[in-house]
Amino acid sequence: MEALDYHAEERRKAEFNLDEMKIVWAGSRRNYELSDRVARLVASDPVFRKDNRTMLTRKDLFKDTLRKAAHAWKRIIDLRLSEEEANMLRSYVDQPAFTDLHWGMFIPAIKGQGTSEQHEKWLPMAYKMQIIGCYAQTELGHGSNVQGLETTATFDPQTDEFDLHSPTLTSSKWWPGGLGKVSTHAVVYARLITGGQDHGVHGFIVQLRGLDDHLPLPGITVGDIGMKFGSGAYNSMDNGLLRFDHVRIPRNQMLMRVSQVTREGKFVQSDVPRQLVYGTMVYVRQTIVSDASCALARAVCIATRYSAVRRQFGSQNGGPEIQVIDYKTQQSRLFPLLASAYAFRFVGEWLKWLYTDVTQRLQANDFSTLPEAHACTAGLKSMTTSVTADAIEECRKLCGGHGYLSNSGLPELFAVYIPTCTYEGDNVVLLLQVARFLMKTVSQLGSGKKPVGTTAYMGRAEHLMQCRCEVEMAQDWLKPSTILEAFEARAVRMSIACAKSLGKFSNPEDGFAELSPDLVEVAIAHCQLIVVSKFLEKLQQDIPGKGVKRQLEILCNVYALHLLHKHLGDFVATGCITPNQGALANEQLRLLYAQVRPNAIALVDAFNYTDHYLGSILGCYDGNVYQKLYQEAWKDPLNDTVVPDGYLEYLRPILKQHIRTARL
Ligand SMILES: CCCCC/C=C/C(=O)SCCNC(=O)CCNC(=O)[C@H](O)C(C)(C)COP(=O)(O)OP(=O)(O)OC[C@H]1O[C@@H](n2cnc3c(N)ncnc32)[C@H](O)[C@@H]1OP(=O)(O)O
Ligand SMILES: Cc1cc2nc3c(=O)[nH]c(=O)nc-3n(C[C@H](O)[C@H](O)[C@H](O)COP(=O)(O)OP(=O)(O)OC[C@H]3O[C@@H](n4cnc5c(N)ncnc54)[C@H](O)[C@@H]3O)c2cc1C
Repeated sequence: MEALDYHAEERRKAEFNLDEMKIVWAGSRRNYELSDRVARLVASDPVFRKDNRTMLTRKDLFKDTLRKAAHAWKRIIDLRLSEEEANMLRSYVDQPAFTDLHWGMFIPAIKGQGTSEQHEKWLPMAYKMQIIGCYAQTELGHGSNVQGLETTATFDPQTDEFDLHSPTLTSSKWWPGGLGKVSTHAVVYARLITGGQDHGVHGFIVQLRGLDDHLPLPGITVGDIGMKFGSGAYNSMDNGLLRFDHVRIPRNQMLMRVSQVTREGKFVQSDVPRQLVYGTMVYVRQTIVSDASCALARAVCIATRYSAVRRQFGSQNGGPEIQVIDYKTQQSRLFPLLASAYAFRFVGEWLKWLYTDVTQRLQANDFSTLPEAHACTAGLKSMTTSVTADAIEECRKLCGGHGYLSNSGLPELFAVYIPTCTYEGDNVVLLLQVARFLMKTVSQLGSGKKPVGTTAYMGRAEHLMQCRCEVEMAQDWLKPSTILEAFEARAVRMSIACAKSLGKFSNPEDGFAELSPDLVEVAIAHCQLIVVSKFLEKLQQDIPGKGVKRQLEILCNVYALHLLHKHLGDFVATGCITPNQGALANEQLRLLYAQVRPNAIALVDAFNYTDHYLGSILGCYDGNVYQKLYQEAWKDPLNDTVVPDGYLEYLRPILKQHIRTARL
């Protein structure tokens, strides 16, 4: 018997080749096949079940995380999975764990900042997980301001060692994931002191726990920092605290690619820019952009599928009510998020390319594209995570009351996701970095230095400052060059206006601080332009499959025009478009929503998420929502007994008292 599919009719409406769209989403046929195989492997393995984890106590949740990590490692070894497949497997397990930091930060820090001798010594042990590491940078009193870290690493030429010390309470390391209970080692960021001189913050490999008994080594105090936001969620991670009481490590455990300390204690700064000490953060910020598209796609998939099942109002002659997805307000809230998921996917692909390119250049001692890579990773990390965090909450609201149930998957997704707006750099702090980069670019415009890469449009500032948008009818907004020019003109005009305002301050730093809210807006306008332009570039590629390119064009237009509608004030105030052209953009947007509607379910099917990974009754593939919600309710421990525990002690006396007073 064929399985029931409540979305069958919706799926029949699709106007494009779903299999080809799945390949576009995955990036290539190979990626699609790999990820599909690994996702199914995880979904079919009972150890990776996750439907009960919000009910677990912190200790049980943590133990469950250790069990899953150990099982994942066994599967990786037994099946001889490649590094790429292993990463996929860990992400489909979908439970934050110490392994995220070991593979995602500890190893990249050693690779990026270590010398070849250090690679040879540490990486083989780390790859085999004979040692497990974390990234210990943030302190109780210092996170965003890395240069303000207090932990010291003082070189002792007599013993050829560094003495690591936490001089104050605020210097205690605080937050590193995997540190609390698991890591045997850490890359610790500390102020390097030689001969009484402070050389700023550098990375050091430090052993924290014994490899036989897992006990903290002498001089080390280490533990977990406590429960975090939400039930389940990020509480599977042992974010930790760490203090050093004059802990000694050999000199060769300072990561020495960027700077070195000689046997005599001489500090040597190589030609490599000191910012490479921040290189691991650049790497992780780049991965966070792709992850944003995944998290957003998950939330949108749940809200779209549920919106097609849910019906409210409008029943004619006892017929069915209207599917809520047919309400224009539902579409105007949901479809821009669907379009954003695709937009972030493509900008994530591009950012990965940019990162690979800058890494190759760095290896050849070409540091010219580092500022651009920093600005792009910082800005896009900030922009995509802020949008995604808000979007998950919007998707919860799009699912009405049932969205608030834990088994909708949305509360936990939200709780796990929101710290991305803070970790790897607070989003506002990162946008201010982008703004600095933009102001510097504007200040160099007259110098003959041609802006390149994502700021190349500033080289056309003269034209963009005075160009006029030629839109006369709604459909004129479908022209890629019209959209691109409007976004470029808005970004350049906002940048130059801010630069002019900055020029009025005698002290530039005072000006930057005073105008920082405006500068953040400038950075956002620039980042939105990048996303729009990369989506348009994607559409220049050969995209096979019936109707696939057409759907992507529609989504690209939805993405751009919804931003234009949302930030109409910027576009009109800078004179890039007239209020009437703004109204025409909105008119076109409504027409586009109508084109997305029949394809909505297939567009979320293209994400190819298993029900296991989605973890949502509202988003399940077959759409059999009500029966599943009903069955699930009975599994709640409160329903184990008909009369609740506590009835005799607390409820009955009140009820009896009520009867007595009623009799009086
Ligand atoms: C696996 C996933 C799980 C993730 C779990 C979470 C992990 C974490 O959260 S780890 C900790 C992350 N911490 C942060 O992200 C801290 C954020 N703060 C910073 O990155 C920095 O403190 C700063 C960039 C905000 C400021 O650094 P500072 O040294 O004070 O620099 P200036 O603002 O004075 O800039 C000087 C110069 O350097 C350029 N620059 C800054 N960062 C980078 C970089 N990463 N790469 C390249 N260049 C960088 C900056 O643009 C300035 O350039 P110029 O203007 O040309 O001088
Ligand atoms: C779940 C989670 C996991 C983490 N994992 C790790 C880890 O593995 N390793 C690690 O080392 N760290 C980790 N961190 C720490 C994280 O990197 C920091 O919390 C983050 O960098 C933000 O720094 P902060 O906490 O000091 O925020 P603060 O800088 O104190 O931010 C507080 C407020 O001040 C504002 N602010 C700060 N500076 C400025 C400024 N210059 N201009 C304008 N506004 C400003 C911010 O916008 C924010 O609103 C983790 C954090 C979390 C939440």
